[in-house]
Amino acid sequence: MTTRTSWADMAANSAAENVGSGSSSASNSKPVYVPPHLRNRPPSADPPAPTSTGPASSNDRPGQGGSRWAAPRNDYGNRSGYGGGGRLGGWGGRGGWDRGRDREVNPFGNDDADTEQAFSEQENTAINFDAYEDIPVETSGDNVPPPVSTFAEIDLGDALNLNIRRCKYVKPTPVQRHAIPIALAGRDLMACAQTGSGKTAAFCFPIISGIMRGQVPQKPLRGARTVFPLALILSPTRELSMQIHEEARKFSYQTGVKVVVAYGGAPINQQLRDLERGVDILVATPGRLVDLLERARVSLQMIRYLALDEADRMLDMGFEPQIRKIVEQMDMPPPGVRQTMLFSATFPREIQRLASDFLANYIFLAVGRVGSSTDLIVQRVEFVHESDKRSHLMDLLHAQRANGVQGKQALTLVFVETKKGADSLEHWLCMNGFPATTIHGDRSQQVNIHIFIFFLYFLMDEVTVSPVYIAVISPLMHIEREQALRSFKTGATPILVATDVAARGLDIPHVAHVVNFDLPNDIDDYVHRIGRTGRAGKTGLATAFFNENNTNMAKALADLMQEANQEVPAWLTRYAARSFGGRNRRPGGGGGRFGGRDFRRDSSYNRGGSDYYSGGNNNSGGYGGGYGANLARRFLQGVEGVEVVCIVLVGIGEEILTKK
Ligand SMILES: Nc1ncnc2c1ncn2[C@@H]1O[C@H](COP(=O)(O)OP(=O)(O)OP(=O)(O)O)[C@@H](O)[C@H]1O
Repeated sequence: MTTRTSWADMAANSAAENVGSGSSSASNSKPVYVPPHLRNRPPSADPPAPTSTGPASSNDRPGQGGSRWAAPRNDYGNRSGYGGGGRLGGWGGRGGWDRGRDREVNPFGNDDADTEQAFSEQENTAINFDAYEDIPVETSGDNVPPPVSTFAEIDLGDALNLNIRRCKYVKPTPVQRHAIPIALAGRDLMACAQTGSGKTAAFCFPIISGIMRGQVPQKPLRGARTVFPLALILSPTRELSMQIHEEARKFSYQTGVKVVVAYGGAPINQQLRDLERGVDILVATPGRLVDLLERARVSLQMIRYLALDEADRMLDMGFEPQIRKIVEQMDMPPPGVRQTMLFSATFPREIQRLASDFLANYIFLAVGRVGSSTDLIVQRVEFVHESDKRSHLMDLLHAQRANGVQGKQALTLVFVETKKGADSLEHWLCMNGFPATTIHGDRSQQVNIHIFIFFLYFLMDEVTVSPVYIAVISPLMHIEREQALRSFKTGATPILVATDVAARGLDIPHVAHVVNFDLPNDIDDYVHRIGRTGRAGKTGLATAFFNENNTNMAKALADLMQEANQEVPAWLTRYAARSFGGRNRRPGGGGGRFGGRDFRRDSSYNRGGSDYYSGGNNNSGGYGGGYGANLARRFLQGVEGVEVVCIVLVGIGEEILTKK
């Protein structure tokens, strides 16, 4: 039995299986290909009603080759399963998936019922667009398409427009106004916009719309179980991947475009099954994707759209080798053939330089200054000695309680440096009457013990026990973090103690207060952390505890606060004046942190300079000493020997077990 994979696979397989077949056959149980724009149409005898009569461009990127719309797809015109010919071209209407078996679950339903019940409805209608009105926007690059003011000006298609309305998005945010037309014109893009300003939709809409109107690509000859997604969205954490997946599912509901997510820390088998059911857009974390590629379960050969969310993080030391492997060393089409979009709220210039390897003739877009925080967030910094931090936090929480700012409508997110610190603070808060939960990078101590037990079984070659054990434990590890997040979102535990794993991208409504109990060592991490509040036009509060251990952050913090029109305490200004800038000043700065935007405008770039990297532009191994040292420091930070060993061993174990 052949298992169906992506829509593209289905097209090719269907062609092979149905040659000469002009009509749907009830007896033929094999699924037939339905192109995305037709998948939601009820069977119909209507004649084709294309929206465009122009020939389809061979490069079917949106906006290229004349017509915006792909012409009717001749390659499947004779295939069965179109409802007697159906409509070709144009956009799909409503209705379930026209696939006869795989029902599309309504993502607007009560999949997040707890949250929906816990909070009042109008999340997005309350967006304060005035807050964004005077935000400076910079674009650079050749022939930048003009921005739009409304969604109606952008022809995204009926089904997607309906989903935008279902999401209660009334008008585009500034990054959407600029980025969507650029992406729809088929251009590569490096976009920097403040936290909570709607970047997810800015890259999802053009991808979904592009796939909906694209041609059906021919499946390459590969193993029957290999799937060929058309778009790849990479993000650094599983929580963020899951969130992007949820959002993308809403945006693509009843468009016929199928979105699948794959992330590490969860059993791979379910994800393999999801992939086998078909995938147009794959949302993934890099590690799990590399695994899938090495198993030849995913091929990137047909990727037309590549989006990197939190792109600077993805190209930072932790992920860069994996990203290079995925983008440059597998079968992904090169820049210029695929369309590449990079998004983040922060984009250090040295990372911009690295990122430019992945782009072709790209447009740089900065909404607000690169790396700035939004002034919707009130930032406070308090001098708190290490030993006083807990009592100070308690004072803050008591004050919140006294002011009635607590509970489900006002969640508090507390960032600490280590996993151990997170567990211990959570325990202490609970003991003191503040229900808290925790989320951090790896497994809890408790789960580590299970992992060791598993390996004892494994080393003893208890092959019958170890797979069972991993089958039980692996989902538990995964569920633990998910449950913590859910419990926080619903307000069951209105305080979440987190490490940097929760710093980026997570969109949790009602986070009213972010406390940097331990300040991070990098100002960009601070920007992302505080960005968990003050999202989508809402205001928020961020409090940081500062002491002698954070002097290297003083200058960057004071600059950032000043730029966001925040009150900078006199003592912080004094610390800032004394500090050397340290690791928070970007190497090769030339004008300071906020001086540069598009790095191509730097004189050093135009001279072909190598002020950041000794190895030049295309050499990922060529970091200069200062940056390399910084990367090494960040890598070692948070490493807890036992856990790292465990994680590696579990990876190997799962690998061996799956191959057995
Ligand atoms: N046009 C819009 N109208 C109303 N709400 C919107 C609009 N676009 C996005 N949102 C909402 O704004 C919130 C923030 O969006 P999103 O998570 O995409 O921000 P982001 O820029 O990616 O943030 P971060 O930098 O933290 O990742 C989400 O709840 C999203 O649903």
